[in-house]
This record gives sequence, structure tokens and C-alpha cells, in this order.
Amino acid sequence: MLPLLLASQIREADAHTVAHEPIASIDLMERASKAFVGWFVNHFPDKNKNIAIYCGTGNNGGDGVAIARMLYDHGYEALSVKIARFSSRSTDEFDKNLARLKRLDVPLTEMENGDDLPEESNGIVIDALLGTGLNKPLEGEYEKLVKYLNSVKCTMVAVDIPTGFFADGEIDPDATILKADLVITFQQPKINFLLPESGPYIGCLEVVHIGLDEKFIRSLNSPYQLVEEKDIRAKLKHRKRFTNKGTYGHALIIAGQPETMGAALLSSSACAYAGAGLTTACIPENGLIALNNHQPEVMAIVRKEKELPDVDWPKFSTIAIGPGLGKDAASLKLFTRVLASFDRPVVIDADAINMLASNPDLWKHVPKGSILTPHVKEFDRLFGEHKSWWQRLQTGKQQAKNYDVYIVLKNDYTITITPVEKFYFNSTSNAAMASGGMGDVLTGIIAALLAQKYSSEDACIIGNYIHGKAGDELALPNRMYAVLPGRLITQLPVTMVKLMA
Ligand SMILES: NC(=O)C1=CN([C@@H]2O[C@H](COP(=O)(O)OP(=O)(O)OC[C@H]3O[C@@H](n4cnc5c(N)ncnc54)[C@H](OP(=O)(O)O)[C@@H]3O)[C@@H](O)[C@H]2O)[C@@H](O)CC1
Ligand SMILES: [K+]
Repeated sequence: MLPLLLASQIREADAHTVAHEPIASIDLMERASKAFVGWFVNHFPDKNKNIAIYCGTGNNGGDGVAIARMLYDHGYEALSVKIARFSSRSTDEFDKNLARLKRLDVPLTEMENGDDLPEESNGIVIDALLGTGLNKPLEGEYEKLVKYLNSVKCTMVAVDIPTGFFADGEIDPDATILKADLVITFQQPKINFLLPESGPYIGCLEVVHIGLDEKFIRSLNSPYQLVEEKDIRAKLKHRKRFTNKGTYGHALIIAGQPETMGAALLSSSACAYAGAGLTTACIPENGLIALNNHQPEVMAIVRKEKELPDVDWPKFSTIAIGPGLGKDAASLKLFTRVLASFDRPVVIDADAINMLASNPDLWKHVPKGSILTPHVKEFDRLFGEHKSWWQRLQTGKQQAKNYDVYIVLKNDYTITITPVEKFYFNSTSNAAMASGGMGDVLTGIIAALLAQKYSSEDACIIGNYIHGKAGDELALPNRMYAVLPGRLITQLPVTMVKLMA
């Protein structure tokens, strides 16, 4: 896991590294700037292109000035540096780097409060105005400058973080923030980079390492963790000799209406492909032919109109309920029966989430350790409207603890929120996977993992990872515009086995 730090903790890690590596602060800045430049020169090899480097007078600006010197040393010919002297304060590291730059033949302009803005046209703008030291929304001269840069047709490359973007905490939708095509960030993604509010401001993200003390970073015990492939490799269990279908559990998927049988087929197929020993789908009567045709390996319990099906609940290892189920009286009765009859963790998705939202008294029957898999609208239906994703994280934390459940909040970096106040950000998946039915597949995968005796936490973490990874394996090398859920399902066993190799 990669611990994700708040801006204040990044400063602590910076100070700790300086004191204990030990390394002078100016040399740490040199290391960071070099890491930026290393990536930059490989991806922007045209040394004649105009590059304007906008620098504040803090350490982000110090990086910018050091980057200008290094690019000059690499032979970039059309550099210019614009210093925003909007504050009377500057850091020592900035001052030292500026003195070093002044020895070189790089055009340098200083902008002061009230000065006209410099004219930018095509080329590249490197944004080193403000970084993680941002302590209030942009206003005055900074706001004017950033608004202007946002209006210019240039490739914007931000150093560490786009100016005006908070690394953590709430993002005001009306704030002025630099829109970067690319952000080259130091050491680790900032937490807000992984939330959808970063979409308009970060076209592409690259993380470069600057050698902050990792042992110290781990000791901060951050609740925010980014899941890495090595974590999944360590968690996935090999199949052993002399095991049989009974070893890998029996999952019941309660899903589908006549018009939404697809959701039932996708979730139950995904469950079988993700390795459940046995999968039974509880489906409407007229979906039976479709199920037998589509996935003969999946058994069926048939639901007749308004009658509750006769189910031997304890024989199942786990139950997933919700995909395409609808919210009518019969579905509600069935959901209520499941909660009353089953005491092991269940997966609650889609319409089951909506039923829980409109019947909050059902919460007290939700088994401990159950997993809810809402997308953002379902999350807000459950817990009320939220203005920002940061707020959703805080609510998710309280509610997961309150009800002793896991909340899988779906988005680009799906977040598993645990009852012990941890947030696990998933690092796989891609935009080609944005298609109806993907969530049904995820539900089936998580149910399969619970059936195979993974803990609820691991079922969420592994489930999200392999779901996204299978999509990445299909979409990225083949440059697929869209990956359909049905195709993703058949990739799952391949993905899983690769992760165990
Ligand atoms: N992490 C690491 O280990 C390393 C980090 N490094 C680099 O350091 C960067 C952080 O640098 P930093 O702390 O000096 O702050 P930075 O962002 O330059 O801001 C400067 C000052 O601006 C001010 N200010 C704040 N908000 C404002 C606003 N809205 N409008 C106007 N002014 C505002 C505020 O000053 P104040 O107003 O409080 O006097 C603030 O102190 C980091 O992003 C990375 O690039 C690397 O060099 C080395 C390793
Ligand atoms: K910046």
C-alpha cells in the first residue's frame, strides 16, 4: 500500500527527511527539480519550443527556478522565466535558486502587484506559482494571472500540483484553479487528485520519486492508502490440490426483473468466473431460459410474481442482492427476508441500496461486515446530498463505523471505506469501462471472493483491483474505446492467475 498524506504530513515528511537523511533543504529541492526535469525532457524533446516558467516565491517557485536552470543545461533554447512577486516574502531556497539562475542567460521578468500580465502564445507553460503551501483560495493578482493562463492555448505542465488546487480538504466548485494538461507530482499523488473534482484541472498525472523517508511516511499511519499490485499479489490465495467446489463456497445472487435480467446474468456470471465454487441466481421465473442459455454453470432459484421463494438460507456462504432487482413491494419483502434470515456478510448493491435508503429501519438488520457498493448517486440517496467528495469521505467514514459495514464508493479510483476509518483507493480501471453493467460485475466478483472466505475488507480491495485490472488488460494494450462487462468477465480468471504468478 502506498500511504497517501495530507499536505501538512507531506511537510512533516519533508522536514524529517531533511533532518534525518540528512540532506540540506536546497538539495532536496534540487532532487525534486531533477526528477521533474528527468521526466519532462523525455516527453518534451523539442528544444526549440517556447517554454515559459511561471514561478511564485515559495518553494514551488524555487522548484520552478531550479527547473529553468536544468532545462537550460539540457540545451532548451527558448526558455523564459516569469516571477510573480505578489508577496514580499520568499523562501531561502527560492532566493538561492534565483541567484543561481541569474548567472545564466535566461530571460527573466518580475511581475509585481498591478503590473500588466505578460503575453503568452503557443508553447509550453510550466506552472510553479504555488504548490502544497496553498492556504486559501486564489484571489487578487494570483487569481487574475491563473485566469489569464487558463485562457491561453498552451500546454500547461504543473509542478507538483496545479496552482490553486488544494491537496486535500474540500474543493470549492467556483474556485479559480490552473487547468493543467499534465501534473508532475512529487513522491505520491495528493489525495484530492484521486477524487473526481480534480478532473477539470489534471489532464494527466505523473508521479516522480524524490526520496522522502518512506519509513517515516509509513509511521504516520495514514488512513488513506493507495492499493498497489504487490498488495493484491500478497492477498490472493492459490488453489490447492485436493480441493473441490465445496472448498470455494456457494454464492447466492438475488437480482433481475424480466426487463433487467441482464444485470442478473452479468453479476452471476462474474461470480462464477471469479471463482465461487457454486453460484445460484435467484431470478424471475421468465428469466430461466436466458440464464440456462447464457451460463449453464449457474443454478437457479425462481421467483414467482409476488411470492417469496423458498430458500434454505444457511446453506449459502454469502448473498449478493440488488442488481436489476427493482424496488417494488415483492423486492422489498425479499430484501427484508434476506436481512432477517442471514447473519454473515452480504453484498448490497443497486436497488437494494435504494431500498435501504428509503427504509432506514432495515439498517439494524444488515449483518456486520456487509459490503455496500454505491455509485455517487446511490451514496447520496443513502446518506444525504453532499457538496463535495471530501464530505462524502467523511460521511462514509462515520457511517461505515456506525453500521459496521464496508462502503465501496465507486468512481475512477473506487474507494473502500472501512469500519475502522481506513480508505483504500483502487489504482486500476480506465474510462473504456464506463458502461452499464460494470457495477453488476463488481458485485458478482465481491460475492465470489466472500464465498471463497476472503475477509470483507480483502473482498473489497481485491474485487475492485481485479475488476479494474481486467478492464486495463483489455482496453490499454488493444486501445479499445469501450470494454463491455460481458467481455471483462471472461478476462477475470486470466487476470487473477497472472496476479498469482
Ligand atoms: N514535499 C516536499 O518534500 C518537497 C516540496 N517541494 C516543493 O515545495 C512546495 C511547497 O512549498 P511551500 O511550502 O513553500 O509553499 P508554496 O506552495 O510554494 O506556497 C508559497 C506561499 O504562498 C503563500 N500562499 C498560500 N496560498 C496563497 C494564496 N491563495 N494566494 C497567495 N499566496 C498564497 C503562502 O505564504 P503566506 O501567504 O502564508 O505567507 C505559501 O507559504 C511543493 O509544492 C513542492 O513544489 C520541493 O521543493 C522539495 C521537496
Ligand atoms: K504549481
